[in-house]
Amino acid sequence: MKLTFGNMTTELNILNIQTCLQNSNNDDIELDMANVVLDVTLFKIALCQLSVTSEKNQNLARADNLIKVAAENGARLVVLPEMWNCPYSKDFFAKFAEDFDKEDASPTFSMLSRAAAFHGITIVGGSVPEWSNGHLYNTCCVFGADGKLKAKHRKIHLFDIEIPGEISFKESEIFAAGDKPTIVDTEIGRVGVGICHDIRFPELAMLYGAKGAHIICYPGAFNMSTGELIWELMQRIRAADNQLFVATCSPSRDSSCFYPIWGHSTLVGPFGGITVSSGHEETLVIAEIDYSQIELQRKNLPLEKQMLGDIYQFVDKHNEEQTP
Ligand SMILES: NC(=O)CCC(=O)C(=O)O
Repeated sequence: MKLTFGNMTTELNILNIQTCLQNSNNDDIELDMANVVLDVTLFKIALCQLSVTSEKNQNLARADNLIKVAAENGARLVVLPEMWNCPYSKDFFAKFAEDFDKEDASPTFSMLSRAAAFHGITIVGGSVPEWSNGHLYNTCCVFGADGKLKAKHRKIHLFDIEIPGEISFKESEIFAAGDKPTIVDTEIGRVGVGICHDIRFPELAMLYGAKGAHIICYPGAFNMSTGELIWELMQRIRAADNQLFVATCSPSRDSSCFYPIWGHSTLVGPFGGITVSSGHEETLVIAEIDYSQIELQRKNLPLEKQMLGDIYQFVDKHNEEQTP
């Protein structure tokens, strides 16, 4: 296992999150603005590109250890991959699923919560199969630095693909789809969450951008057929269009399994440039995020002001439905 480092500096900037979020409209999503103080605009993020086995305990131990190494290397935000406690296979999803409402009976939930509190870091907990009310979801839990669950994102766009002779996979045959965007205030800023195939839908990223997200995290497990062509491209365009950071985290590749994974966990900055990206092997990627880059990019190129709402309009359906 190796460590991959992006550019590093050590300066710390202080900013009150309330000033930079004044203009965002969050009626539909419960964000407790009163209690959020963003005390860093410069911090380290860690992307844990884990190798996943068919032994759940082994996967949990590996993740626990990589989170520890990340924290010891100064990471304040740790992101895990899509399906990191369970092989990405229909044969395993139901068997490995846990019910997060029964926290004590959920080893995955307990480990992430304990690790976040112990190290005092924010964890975007990748995704794992979740049982809830008789349905199976592909779910990402976000934990705050106090170890408390801050948000739960259920994959909205299930991955159904059929490329004859290449790949056939239908998540919708086993998972139920989530029905909500997820944007959450954490110690390291406002985070939008999507899971893998969710990245293909620009409207979700636009929604997060419009609601003041600093960063969108996409745990993902792209495949070999589409990964090379589109994975990096989509991360860069989501970041550049919305002028924010995009972080992705994938499991590492096991070429012998039914669904070999593309890998390439990446951090992209608000200019659309890649800060750091991994290969496909197991690795811990550590890089620095500097939110002043968001401000700079928006000042230099004020896309929001240049947008022509009378010619085309972005409709926030979720907000409309929630507004009485
Ligand atoms: N796990 C996924 O959602 C994979 C998405 C993917 O590979 C794609 O091409 O989209």
